[in-house]
Amino acid sequence: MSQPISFLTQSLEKTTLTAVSASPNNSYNARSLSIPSLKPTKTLKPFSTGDVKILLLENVNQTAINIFEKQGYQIEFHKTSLPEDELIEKIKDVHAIGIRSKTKLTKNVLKHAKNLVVIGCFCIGTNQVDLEYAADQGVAVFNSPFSNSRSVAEMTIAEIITLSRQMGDRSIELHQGIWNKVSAKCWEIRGKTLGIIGYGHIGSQLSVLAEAFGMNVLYYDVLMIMALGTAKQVSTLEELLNKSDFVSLHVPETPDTKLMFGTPQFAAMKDGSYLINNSRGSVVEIPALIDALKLGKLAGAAIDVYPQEPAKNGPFFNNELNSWTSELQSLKNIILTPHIGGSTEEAQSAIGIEVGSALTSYINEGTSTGAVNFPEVALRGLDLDQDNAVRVLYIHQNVPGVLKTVNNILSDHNIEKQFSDSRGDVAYLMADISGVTSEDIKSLYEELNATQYKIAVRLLY
Ligand SMILES: NC(=O)C1=CN([C@@H]2O[C@H](COP(=O)(O)OP(=O)(O)OC[C@H]3O[C@@H](n4cnc5c(N)ncnc54)[C@H](O)[C@@H]3O)[C@@H](O)[C@H]2O)C=CC1
Ligand SMILES: O=C(O)CCC(=O)C(=O)O
Repeated sequence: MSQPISFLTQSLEKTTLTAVSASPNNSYNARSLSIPSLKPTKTLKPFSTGDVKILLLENVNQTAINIFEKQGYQIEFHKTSLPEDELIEKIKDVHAIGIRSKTKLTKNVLKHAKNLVVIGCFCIGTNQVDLEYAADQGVAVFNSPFSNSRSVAEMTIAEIITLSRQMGDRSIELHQGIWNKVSAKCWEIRGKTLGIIGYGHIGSQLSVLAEAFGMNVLYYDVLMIMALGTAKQVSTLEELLNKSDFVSLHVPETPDTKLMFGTPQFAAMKDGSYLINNSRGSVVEIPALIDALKLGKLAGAAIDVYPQEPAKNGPFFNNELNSWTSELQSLKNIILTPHIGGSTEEAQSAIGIEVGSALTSYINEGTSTGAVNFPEVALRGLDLDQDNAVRVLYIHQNVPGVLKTVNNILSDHNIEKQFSDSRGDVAYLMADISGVTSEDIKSLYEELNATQYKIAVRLLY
């Protein structure tokens, strides 16, 4: 197990971040996700003692660590994901957790996370988190929707050319001393057709790059999406498969995309075409891919994601992990990469800033703009001269009558501004109230905490 790089030895007393937030210091200059204001606004402070503890797994980028360090948060950092039992022990204690694609935050793990306020997925995909359960527990989840899209699109272009020219095989041969100069079945990509499945951030970026290389682009998506350049949306997956020389998958993991690519889809592809999967390992049925390659139906494939992936770097890509591994490794013209589509310095640095800022803004100000599982709520900051003002963050079940109860509790104070929104069964109220003494804060918290449909309460001042 790797050691924490920064674990401040401040008081580790059990904190009540469900009730309070730690104080952001004045250095908080990262991109603010709150409602912008030209006036300087008040820095919110905690109601009681206790420091924000954040657990960062999977080598989250230094840019995020810098943001959290500036806030004085207690950071525990690990380069890898953790085995489930260790994760459960650690998550019990923390207010925030930062992960990438490997750490599974299931209900079984999250039910132990009694202090958890927020989860940061330092990646695009959020399928590794039980989003609904997290929301029901009042835990907001943030991700980075597009900071690594360009990196994935560029890697896909590289793979299209590498497959088309069989460069992977030539390189392996030459590493073994074998000179094998061939042009048979090696092609330019100019004039070939690329079929993109999922025309979102990555798919559309890939479309632009592919056209710059002289490719024709078709795409299939469950939504009607505006074509970029001269790309054309097709109305069925079958049409895309029938017409494409290269097929590239860029869909999220959902119940609909699970194993969406199997024997019938390979059969519908052109003879001698290529498949690229840089989306999720659950999308393609690998035994069917192996058959299609063995039969010569496909001329090659590139795979970056797998149903089971190792938790850390090392010699773990074997049949114990996925039973067909050695068969896949034995095939010609297949590029196997270890889930590195988004692994560039540029992407990781940008993701660190984006998700780090979103978590900080949620912890310090309650702003949930951009949350993937949660009502999106934000208020402009409190004025600098607003003494005795408190920000109330109240997460509750979305049932009638709650706001009446809460506003009754707040009614002895002036409500300067408030905003409430709901998403599914969960609602979130943010209110700035004034004329609050330090004695009032405790009773306000206790009264709000005792309300029937409360999920979580925090008071910032
Ligand atoms: N290999 C890697 O390192 C990386 C992998 N990814 C994966 O790529 C996926 C896509 O990323 P983005 O383009 O940013 O997502 P996005 O959400 O911007 O786009 C996904 C597109 O897929 C479409 N879609 C959903 N279900 C579909 C279906 N059944 N058939 C056809 N289209 C469908 C959506 O309508 C949407 O337009 C992510 O969810 C993630 O799992 C993302 C980043 C890095
Ligand atoms: O870089 C990572 O750890 C995950 C990349 C990815 O798959 C994503 O962003 O969804």
